[in-house]
Amino acid sequence: MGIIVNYRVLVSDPLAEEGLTILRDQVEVDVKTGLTEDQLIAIIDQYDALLVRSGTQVTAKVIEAGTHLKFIGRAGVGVDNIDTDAATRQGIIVANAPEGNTLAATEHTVAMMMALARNIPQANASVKRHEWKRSKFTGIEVNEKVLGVVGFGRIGKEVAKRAIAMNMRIVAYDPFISKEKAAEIGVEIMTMAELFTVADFITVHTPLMKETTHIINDASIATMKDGVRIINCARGGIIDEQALYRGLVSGKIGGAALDVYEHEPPTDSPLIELDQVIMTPHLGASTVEAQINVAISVAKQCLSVLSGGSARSAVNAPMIPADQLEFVEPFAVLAEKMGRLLLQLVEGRLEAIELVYGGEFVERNSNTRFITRMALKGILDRLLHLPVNIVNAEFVAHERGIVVSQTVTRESQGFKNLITIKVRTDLGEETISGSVFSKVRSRIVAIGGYTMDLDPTGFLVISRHLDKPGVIGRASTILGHCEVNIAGMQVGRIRPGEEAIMVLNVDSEVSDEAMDEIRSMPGIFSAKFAQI
Ligand SMILES: NC(=O)C1=CN([C@@H]2O[C@H](COP(=O)(O)OP(=O)(O)OC[C@H]3O[C@@H](n4cnc5c(N)ncnc54)[C@H](O)[C@@H]3O)[C@@H](O)[C@H]2O)C=CC1
Ligand SMILES: O=C(O)C(=O)COP(=O)(O)O
Repeated sequence: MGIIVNYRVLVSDPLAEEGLTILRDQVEVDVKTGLTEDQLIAIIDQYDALLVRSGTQVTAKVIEAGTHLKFIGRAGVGVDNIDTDAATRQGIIVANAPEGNTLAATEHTVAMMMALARNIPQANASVKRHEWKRSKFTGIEVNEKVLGVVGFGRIGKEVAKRAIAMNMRIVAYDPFISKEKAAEIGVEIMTMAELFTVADFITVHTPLMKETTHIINDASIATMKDGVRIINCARGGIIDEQALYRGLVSGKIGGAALDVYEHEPPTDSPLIELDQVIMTPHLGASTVEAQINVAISVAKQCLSVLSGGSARSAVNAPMIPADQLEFVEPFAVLAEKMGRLLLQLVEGRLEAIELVYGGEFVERNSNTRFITRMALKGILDRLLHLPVNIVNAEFVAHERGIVVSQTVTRESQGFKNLITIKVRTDLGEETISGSVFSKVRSRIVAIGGYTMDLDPTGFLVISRHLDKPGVIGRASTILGHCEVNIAGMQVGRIRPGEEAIMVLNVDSEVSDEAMDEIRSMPGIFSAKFAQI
């Protein structure tokens, strides 16, 4: 395959060779690991994409310095080391590789649980010190014990399945999982407070966010069973490490197995000194298989974005399920064109943009949010001196105080589908409706309430005038004098003799002078030149 323009990709954490090979086939790749924030800031503007694991802190400062960045890829799940808000603001797609390391993290969690139950790391270290202390390392069986799983997502569920095979009873807490779904694999959903009181082992598998920060703390530990064993192979910060330390020292907590820490590496953590704590250096995803999976996933997504496509696992852009893509795409193209035209028809400061999706959108349950973002892109792209795309379109509108709303309705005025976009400014409003008839035939079917059948491409002259003889002819004559060829004409009126609309498809740009001449004609209320 050939090179995609002259794109350059920076890989700032170790990435499996299989991913690098895919990238090197089409773009220039630099692998530079262990950079400080300042070092990264100094070079990031040379790159179009940045690929990381958990080792690189992609801060707002790094993102702001990355003026050419189009894509930030996370070869793994957690994006808590990436300032996604800053990336969104800048229109940079952030994507992760959510499935590739699920089983690696699952197996590590199960290994940690077994190591905790049987004191394997401590016993191993003892034997290597030439000791033979069998009774000191007597463990417990996991058979018939209760495992509490907090966060029943990809990893939580796989851990549960394996623990069920070891005859454990599984209870789980996850506000976004139904009791029925969990029951299908024999797991009981309960509140987190209940879970803490019944579990012999607790394992956390949530992302780190405000709601999950320090969910294991002094107060929750006090409610747990004496001797409870706690595992964290998700994110440092879900457990309050100070509280964990206190619980371990007091004997309330029987042991802890940690793969992740509030600060990595946890060099200054007092937990290091405790025998009953097992620690691994963030190894959950570190298997040969997982690293190949995640590297290939981000490499492919990176190339897709750089060549103008989308990212399969974007975390800051709406994703269209593959089975809806074919349906949604022509609407997205039409909506962007309608947006572009609308902006050229209105005067004043944008206040509100209203989208109404009529007809088959109701049944198709289609991704209208994606279409809305494309309409916003069409409206805002030319207005602002910054790139607007499906990542930041809503954000940019919101930041500028433009109220965006969208509704889906059955009503579609006889069309199979109908998108209507109304733009309101401080000086007035304009409405355009469009419809997709087939994959290759989309039309603007109304402007400002006047029906038409307009091919939304090329150059247009749109005027509002008094419906009386001679007006259209004189406008055409002015264009003819300027060597502008008229390729198509649409006229519409509500009542004879009153205001009417004329839309001309023309073959070339119309000069400001010619437009001024048309505007000054008697009977013309307004005339605009637009390019879609
Ligand atoms: N140690 C390591 O190397 C690895 C760590 N991870 C971490 O493991 C965690 C889980 O990863 P996945 O299972 O792939 O993610 P996931 O997104 O499939 O699952 C997370 C689950 O947490 C649930 N959740 C969200 N808010 C919650 C709350 N307030 N209380 C309880 N549950 C809540 C979600 O509903 C979801 O089901 C992530 O933090 C990820 O970064 C993942 C892979 C490797
Ligand atoms: O995927 C995740 O969330 C992980 O924590 C894995 O981190 P890593 O890619 O090994 O630095």
